[in-house]
Amino acid sequence: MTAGYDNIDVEEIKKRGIKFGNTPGVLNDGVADAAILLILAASRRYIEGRKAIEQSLWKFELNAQWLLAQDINGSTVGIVGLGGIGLAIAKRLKGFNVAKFVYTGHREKPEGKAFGAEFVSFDELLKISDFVIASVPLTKETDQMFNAEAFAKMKKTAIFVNISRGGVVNQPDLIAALKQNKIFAAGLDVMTPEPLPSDHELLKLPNCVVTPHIGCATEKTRNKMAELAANNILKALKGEPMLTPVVVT
Ligand SMILES: O=C(O)C(=O)CO
Repeated sequence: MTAGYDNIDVEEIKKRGIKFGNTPGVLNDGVADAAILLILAASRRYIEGRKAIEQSLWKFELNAQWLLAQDINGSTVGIVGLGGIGLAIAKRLKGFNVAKFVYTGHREKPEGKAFGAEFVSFDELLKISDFVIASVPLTKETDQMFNAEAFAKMKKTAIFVNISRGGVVNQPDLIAALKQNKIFAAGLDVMTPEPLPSDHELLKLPNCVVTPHIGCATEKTRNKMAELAANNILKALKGEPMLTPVVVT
């Protein structure tokens, strides 16, 4: 019952002749909704605002610059990995009047073109995007692709959102970028390690919103994932091809 299977030893599964299916697709909407939560909370400085109220520091009448946020409307959104989840996020953001969508990955995609998103290099995406959204699977290629070098290329006002896997980020580099205000904020549903220790540095950053890997944790989504997993098992037991196979034996 998972879309990403970076935690599964696929080679060993193949060696042992085990049939293995995952549950992609059915979680796209749930995860995209969670991405919107992070995008809004990080760009509107939710953590700082909440803390300010708790600490009686609500002071907007004193300073018109206080808690100024970054706009989604008119922005450029960069999606790293325009799969089903990336596209579902882009579709939602269209309703926020984003000015331009760009994406990067292995190759230009017809669905990207149909959506009106421009295919660019990773470097170009980092340079021009106001929102950088990671929705790539964790592979050898994407491992820690968001590192100090990448954060240095991003705008100082950029918001980084990770809805894929903690491993695509070099976390100490992200923490440094957030502390030094090299980027504006981050929203993370995934991190390293999971579960995150309660005293972790990420939780102390005013410009970082963290959710506990709840991307697909909605009633509808989990039911759809369970149904797909069960149907895969039934198919496999009958000796038929799984609906969403990863390892076919
Ligand atoms: O199924 C997965 O891969 C997830 O991470 C859901 O959030």
